[in-house]
Amino acid sequence: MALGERGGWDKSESRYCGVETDFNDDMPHLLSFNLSSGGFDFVVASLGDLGKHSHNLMDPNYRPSLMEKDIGGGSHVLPFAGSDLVLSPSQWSSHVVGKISSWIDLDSEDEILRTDSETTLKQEISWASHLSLQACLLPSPKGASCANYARCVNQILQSLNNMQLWLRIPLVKNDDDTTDFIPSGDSWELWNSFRLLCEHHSQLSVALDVLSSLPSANSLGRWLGEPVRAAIIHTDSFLTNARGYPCLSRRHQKLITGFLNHSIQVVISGKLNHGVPSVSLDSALDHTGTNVESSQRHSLRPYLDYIAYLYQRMDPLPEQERFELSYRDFLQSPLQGHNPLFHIISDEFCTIEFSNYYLSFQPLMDNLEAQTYETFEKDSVKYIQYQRAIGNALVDRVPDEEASSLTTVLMVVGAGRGPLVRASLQAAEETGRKLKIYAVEKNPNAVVTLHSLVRLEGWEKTVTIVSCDMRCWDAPEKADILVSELLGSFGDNELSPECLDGAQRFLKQDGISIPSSYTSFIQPVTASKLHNDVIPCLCAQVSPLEAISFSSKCALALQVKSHKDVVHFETAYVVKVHSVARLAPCEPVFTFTHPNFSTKKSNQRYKKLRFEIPSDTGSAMVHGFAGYFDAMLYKDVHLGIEPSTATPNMFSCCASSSVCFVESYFDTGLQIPAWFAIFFPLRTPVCIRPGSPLEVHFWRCCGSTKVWYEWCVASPNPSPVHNSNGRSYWVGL
Ligand SMILES: C[S@@+](CC[C@H](N)C(=O)[O-])C[C@H]1O[C@@H](n2cnc3c(N)ncnc32)[C@H](O)[C@@H]1O
Repeated sequence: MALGERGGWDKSESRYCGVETDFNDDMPHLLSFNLSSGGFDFVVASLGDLGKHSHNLMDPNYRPSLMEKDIGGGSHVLPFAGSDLVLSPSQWSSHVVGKISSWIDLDSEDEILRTDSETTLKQEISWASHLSLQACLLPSPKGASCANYARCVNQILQSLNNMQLWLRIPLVKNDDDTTDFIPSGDSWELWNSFRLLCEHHSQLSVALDVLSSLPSANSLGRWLGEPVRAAIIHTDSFLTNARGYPCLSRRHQKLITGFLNHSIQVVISGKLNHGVPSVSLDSALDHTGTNVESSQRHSLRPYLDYIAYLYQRMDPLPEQERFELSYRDFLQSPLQGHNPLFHIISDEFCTIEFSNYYLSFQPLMDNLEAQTYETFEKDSVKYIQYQRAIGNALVDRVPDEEASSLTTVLMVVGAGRGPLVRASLQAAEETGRKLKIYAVEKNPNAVVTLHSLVRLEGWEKTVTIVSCDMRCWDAPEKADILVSELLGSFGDNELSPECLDGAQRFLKQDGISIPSSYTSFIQPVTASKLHNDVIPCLCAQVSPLEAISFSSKCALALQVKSHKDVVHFETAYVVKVHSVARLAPCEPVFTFTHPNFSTKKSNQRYKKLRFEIPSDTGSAMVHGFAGYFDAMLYKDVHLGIEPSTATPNMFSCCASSSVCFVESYFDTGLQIPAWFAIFFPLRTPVCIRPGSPLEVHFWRCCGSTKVWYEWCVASPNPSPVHNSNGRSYWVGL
């Protein structure tokens, strides 16, 4: 039962808890005992450390080299005593993670051990694939040198089915205590070497062994951007509460709730260390035969109960976050051209990823659809901020004594279906100022709705609708206030500067632009999921069994080529970043100020940035940059998504439920939420170390028909300049 459903809870996201089991040669009993009696959702069961009488898995004393001697060599008979029939396909696939023999050492000096290890690894993975297991747990490398192990895993990955390989890595970072196993004292380095050798393969992920002592918070934070699938918590990492039951330290609690918040499954490992009543597997089996009594308690049940308690104690997600769940880490590509693709990938236990369409989204060249306007209009916080800014500007512009005689000319440029017109009228009413409004909009479809709104509200005397591109409108008079909202996630990336340059012709010399300025920001991030998902993905949480019903579609999906090509790595994506590690504070990139009547102005920009990671983080991988904006609307009224100053509760997307949204998404196409971050990927991720800053360069380039960004890393290792001449990603003028 999912953690959130225990005790009558119904959390919208499913989290599961597994148990690492000892050897048992009776798989049906092992499963029944741990699932029915123990209450666990899955077992992490040895594929190799099983006894002589194994029904279904392998003999632990088996070594390929001994076997060959016994039977005269040359035989390729696998050492299985049983069959795959002992469990149903859905039981194998939903409830068993295979544990590869822990004795294997593919980098041993001993050649026989090395070759036996390779043979065993390949046989066990092959058996696990045959059983359609969703994942296999690979033992930790035995030493820092793991090239041969990684080579074999990489070979396996080349032709693996959907199965994930979880490399077991102890969660250790101790600068003063280096070992042969981890010479740097930092187990992240071990993981990093291994995944680099395997070329960041998307089916290679991490299972972290959580021990009793934990590294610093910064160092732990790195893992949230890595593909961590499981956290294996050892029973000796638990403390004992006053009633003798297991509990975790505050730091461990924070870590585990952080993992649960990032869809990382928990696995309990070890023996009962606390004096609570229990029953052993053997006694349960003795009493009940094949049917284990659910009333009897599994020895590790108190640990599971504690994890379920931690999960249920987590604050429920705010409504807005719940709406945005299905957008988490879902890359939305603003590529040119329609290229519908459908692609489903089965992730391990509870995530199915629906990859959807490449949709053209050219904010200036194309016209937005009704649904997109509706999305904008749900963001009440945005309009409240605009109303405040407009109100303040009106009061500054018109003194109280002239309020009833002076009419302010206000132009909403890019009026859409009219919400900023409404905000302006409300600001005028609130401040007692008189207004004359021009609503300028280039989308003829939105203009239809504008006309109907004006009629419906009886605004005919105050509001004039102009169906025109603001860059070429010949205005009958000049404006006191120019109101616009042409901002993208990176501020200027929807060409607000170019549009407002055109519109300021009809702003008085002392006129006010709302917004008055905006700035983009970036920060380096570890984001292995985003880096792997170069085509748009939409994640939906489903149960293990639902996951299985998708398996045929998954097979189909695998035929769809992953678009890890230059074009896709030179594109910036709108994304609700979630499973990322933010490695350093944001730095400002480009600022635009309006109006700008200078004759020498240019919208080209160039910025060199330096980022330092905190010294206790350890080394980290930079997969790209998360980008944000902050806009000054008027004086101190601002609007933005830069994390340290973000406007609270800005509504990014709308849907009455995530499931509902998935459907509407497929039916009607992409709604790009206005205020998610933007992600600039790096073609090749860059490893950074404390004390060695990351030097990054960003350019905003302007041509006669398009605007684009170029970016690169100059240090510690130069990357290519991405998106040269806007060859992959640009916004049309
Ligand atoms: C981000 S939407 C905002 C719409 C509306 N103000 C709102 O808050 O819902 C930007 C609007 O500006 C319009 N727009 C963009 N560039 C324009 C231009 N050069 N001239 C006129 N309208 C433009 C678009 O068609 C779109 O309706």
